[in-house]
Amino acid sequence: MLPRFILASQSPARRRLLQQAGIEPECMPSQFDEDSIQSPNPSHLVESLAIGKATVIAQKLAKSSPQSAVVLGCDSVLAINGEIHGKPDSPSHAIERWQYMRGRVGELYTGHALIQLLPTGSSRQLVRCAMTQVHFAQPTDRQIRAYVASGEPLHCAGCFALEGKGSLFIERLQGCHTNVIGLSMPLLRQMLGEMDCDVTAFWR
Ligand SMILES: Nc1nc2c(ncn2[C@@H]2O[C@H](COP(=O)(O)OP(=O)(O)OP(=O)(O)O)[C@@H](O)[C@H]2O)c(=O)[nH]1
Repeated sequence: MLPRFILASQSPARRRLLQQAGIEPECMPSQFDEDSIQSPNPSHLVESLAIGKATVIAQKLAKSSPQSAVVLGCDSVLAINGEIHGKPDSPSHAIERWQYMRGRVGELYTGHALIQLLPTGSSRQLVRCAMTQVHFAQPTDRQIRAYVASGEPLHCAGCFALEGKGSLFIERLQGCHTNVIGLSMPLLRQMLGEMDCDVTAFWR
């Protein structure tokens, strides 16, 4: 019997990363109020938001019959020159963000929270953060306007989609690339291992 893998996220990018790695998650967006947690420390912020999202779903599941399942919550932000950014508020905000980011180096933080529900009704949890340095290219204002007009950056914490048109404007990364997209796959493997779960157990 395959253990259930619950993704407490609406992110299509996170779901795609799991599916491409052979894990078919049950997606249960948490609707967690991300404005309810503020912190000047990006790793603390994303870890707190990630566990907040996972806990909402784990508590819902715990009310039903005991089962074995893992619940994964994530949150990503971009920190650049001491400022923390989530998804852009508007196209004009995205243009401003890119005019500031170009030529600079940012840090993309993703918090990962895993809650393991056991058939005995007990649970255990792990929270980890991964950071990837992002070296931005120097697109022209016209290129920035065209990229924002494509709509792609509007749903992304870093204001770009690494695997999309945004790849044209990222010079290089230092660290895990899937972490930038929203979920560090090697960190997920390590966290499952710490919970005595072999990630291959989720392969159909
Ligand atoms: N496709 C893509 N999405 C990215 C990239 N970088 C960040 N994102 C997305 O930006 C979003 C960051 O916002 P979050 O608040 O962490 O997550 P969310 O989209 O609100 O979804 P929830 O997990 O339900 O809160 C996530 O959906 C990430 O997958 C990228 O390079 N590519």
